[in-house]
Amino acid sequence: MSTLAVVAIGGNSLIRDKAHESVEDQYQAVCETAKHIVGMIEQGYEVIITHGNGPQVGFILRRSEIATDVAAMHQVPLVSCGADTQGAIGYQIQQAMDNEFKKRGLDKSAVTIVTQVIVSADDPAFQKPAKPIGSFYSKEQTDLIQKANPSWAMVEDAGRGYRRVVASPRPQEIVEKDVINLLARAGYCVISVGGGGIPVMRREDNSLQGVDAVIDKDFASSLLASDIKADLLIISTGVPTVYLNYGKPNEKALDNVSLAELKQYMSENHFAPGSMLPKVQAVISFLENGGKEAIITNPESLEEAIAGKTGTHVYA
Ligand SMILES: Nc1ncnc2c1ncn2[C@@H]1O[C@H](COP(=O)(O)OP(=O)(O)O)[C@@H](O)[C@H]1O
Ligand SMILES: NC(=O)OP(=O)(O)O
Repeated sequence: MSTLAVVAIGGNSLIRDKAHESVEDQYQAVCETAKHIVGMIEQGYEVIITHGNGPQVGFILRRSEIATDVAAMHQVPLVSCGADTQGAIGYQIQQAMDNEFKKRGLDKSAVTIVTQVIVSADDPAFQKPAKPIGSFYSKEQTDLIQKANPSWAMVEDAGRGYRRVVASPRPQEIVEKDVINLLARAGYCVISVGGGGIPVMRREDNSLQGVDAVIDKDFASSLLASDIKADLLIISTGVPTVYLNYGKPNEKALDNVSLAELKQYMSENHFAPGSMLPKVQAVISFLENGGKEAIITNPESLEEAIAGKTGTHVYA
């Protein structure tokens, strides 16, 4: 029986740097990532791909705000910006995967599922925006932006600059989880839970209603992996491994760690909120809910990581 892996691709990992933020540049990064995921599939893995949207959802929101200012166009609600990213990024991943399958003569196909994720109206995250989205700004730019947009909440993001933050409630239930599981078990490469899923709330009559927020895709990917009893959760991001003392002279890469060790390092504040911390929390949650192994690495290291040669491996 093949191993079922949920591979969560970071939104930032699809944008190499400030000079490569265009849709075409992102497609190149998607194609590069797709090659490595197909490499995993060639080694016998079934893969469900999830993806982030932090930079992309912020770009769409900003474009909409500017269009509202200069052309009196209606603003796109944040929930719709998130839904847009599922289509745009899902399309790129689906096409890149299918092209790569054809190139290698594999009889496989990819399919993207628009995914809604239920959140709670009482989630305290609605009162405390914490999810970084969009571009990175210098301190000087941030001071000017805050003057022009006093309602924006902004934070410093893991030593990379300042970013706008929005509410990020915890995912409670993935509405389309059964169909995702069904298609994955039938051999399709399913792309789902894009941008952490489109945040929705359940009304009293059981109908669904969208809500303005951005769910953390690592938490949503972990929930999906637990729900469908995936064998492996892989978080593919901008670094080959997780580090202790990240960015300091005594930085140390983590290769194999136990769940208990990871929790200890987390309590010692080794992982930055808004970037590495949610990934570590997502891994802990997966392993505490029946998962056996999780890996954090970057796209180019995926094949080496599943062979145990790199990446941070965490075991229950
Ligand atoms: N302890 C740590 N070890 C490794 N990377 C860290 C650590 N703390 C913060 N980071 C930063 O977190 C980034 C991953 O978070 P982020 O870019 O937000 O994720 P995503 O790829 O999901 O968009 C890394 O590229 C790195 O810059
Ligand atoms: N939605 C989300 O978590 O996106 P990133 O992974 O890009 O931050």
